[in-house]
Amino acid sequence: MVAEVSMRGITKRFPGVLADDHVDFEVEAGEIHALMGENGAGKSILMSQLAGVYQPDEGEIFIRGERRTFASPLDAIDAGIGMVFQSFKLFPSLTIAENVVFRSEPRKRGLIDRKEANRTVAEIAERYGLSLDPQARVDSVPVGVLQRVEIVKALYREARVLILDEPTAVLTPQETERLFDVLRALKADGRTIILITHKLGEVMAISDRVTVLRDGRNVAQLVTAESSPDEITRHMTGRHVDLTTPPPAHAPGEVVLDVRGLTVPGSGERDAVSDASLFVRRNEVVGIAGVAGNGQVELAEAVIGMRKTSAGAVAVAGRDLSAASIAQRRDGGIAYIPEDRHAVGSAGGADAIENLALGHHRSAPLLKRGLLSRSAMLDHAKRLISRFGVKIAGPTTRVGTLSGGNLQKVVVARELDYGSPVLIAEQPTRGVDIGAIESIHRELCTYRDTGGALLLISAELSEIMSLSSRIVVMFEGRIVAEVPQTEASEALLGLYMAGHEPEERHRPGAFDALRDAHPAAGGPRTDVSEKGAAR
Ligand SMILES: Nc1ncnc2c1ncn2[C@@H]1O[C@H](COP(=O)(O)OP(=O)(O)OP(=O)(O)O)[C@@H](O)[C@H]1O
Repeated sequence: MVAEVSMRGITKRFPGVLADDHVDFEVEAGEIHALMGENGAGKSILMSQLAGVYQPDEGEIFIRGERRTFASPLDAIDAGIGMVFQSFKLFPSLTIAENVVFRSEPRKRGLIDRKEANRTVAEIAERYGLSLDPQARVDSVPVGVLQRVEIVKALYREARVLILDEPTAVLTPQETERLFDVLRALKADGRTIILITHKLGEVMAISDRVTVLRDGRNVAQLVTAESSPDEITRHMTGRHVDLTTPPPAHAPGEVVLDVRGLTVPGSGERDAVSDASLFVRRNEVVGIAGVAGNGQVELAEAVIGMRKTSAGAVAVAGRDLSAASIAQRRDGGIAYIPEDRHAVGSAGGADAIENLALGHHRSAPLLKRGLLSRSAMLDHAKRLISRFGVKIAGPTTRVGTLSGGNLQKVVVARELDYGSPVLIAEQPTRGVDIGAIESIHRELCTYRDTGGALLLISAELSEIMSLSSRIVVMFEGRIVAEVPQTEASEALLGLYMAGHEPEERHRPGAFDALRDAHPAAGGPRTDVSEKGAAR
């Protein structure tokens, strides 16, 4: 049988980086094929060559036995290859249907036939269970729908092979289930799916075969049903990975982060966050669980000062930061790993030295006699790159060229290294490989055990449950339940996340006695906005 896709001897180099090193990669028609590997292993670049975004330096591509060269994505689309990237390429002010048919619009007497466009898009969506409204504007729909738009766009252009680059990284568990139903329907229709993902559970659940890349080379091709998560992990990392986290080394101490009655106005009538109160103590991890879009991100952004609040107070170690600027809050002891590592977390055009120095640049050792020391910055960058295993050509490499997971490591490394008493971490392991999840979890536990107070927000319930001693659940902008780790299960949290009434002992505020028993050590509250922040 002729393979649907056959890539042979593919080699792609960037300055200082061998992204793909003579890779052979084969996919059969009608299969769901998972492409796995550590951050920077060369997965996205390999698929970008199949999709015509990059051209190989060496090697050949065959589609159904025929040798093809793709000078651009249009050539790949002509050959039936469609790719859905990690960041979507849509026009926000156009409707879904207008985006889908862009540049291949159906026409009637020379004019764009909108009715036909809407009809065709609705029909494709319907056939594969991709629920969407063709006439909705793209800027009005959530991210899960945007992904469906990209899939419909590829199908409209008659893609026989659909490449999805970490499609579930931005989806809720429910949306992931729906996406998988769509993928199964596409497979039943004879289409071929290539799935880049870091999630082993998903690979085991949906793929027929797995190819593993390591350091730019194809190191394993496996039949999923005959393999195991452990075997795949060993091919990826060369070792056994243990995701169990050590229990806290110390009992929690005094309250460090104290949030009371925080209310954040929303864009519509409802507040994005309504009257939220929580606290995190020294040596403690508190998790926030919730379906995406229920106020978790807004709460975190309000605590760090990125969002305006209409009521409530934020204090760190007894100092009121409610009126403080972002910089004052950072200096006042809050470090922050943002969900959006591209727009908020890093400066893509700057190198790793500068990105890792951000925020460290106002004090020694990077600041010497009022001047930034380039050699201290370099040492600092080298130390963090090595400690966190960031795969990067060198400290002077611009971080905009890093693979997704490696950029995440840069942000996590910088924020953890401040040694701030409070760390707010949003999706700290999103897009990072399994070995890096293990090391980031270890680092977070070390932070906790060396006196840190960690507020963790994650779409991965398993991550929340393994790290947090208490879990706060948000629904429609409110904190609706508080569950101790010992009583948490995915089923129970799932119910509370869907708005079910909590049991009496899980009502919000059920743990307030702990807050009162361990008041902040900072003594009477001082207002940092008037006095200026001092470390
Ligand atoms: N435009 C570019 N310029 C320079 N180097 C690049 C560029 N694009 C990618 N690279 C490098 O090529 C290597 C492979 O990157 P690729 O994006 O394929 O990794 P990946 O396996 O998809 O990783 P992740 O799981 O983190 O997304 C990385 O070391 C990356 O830094």
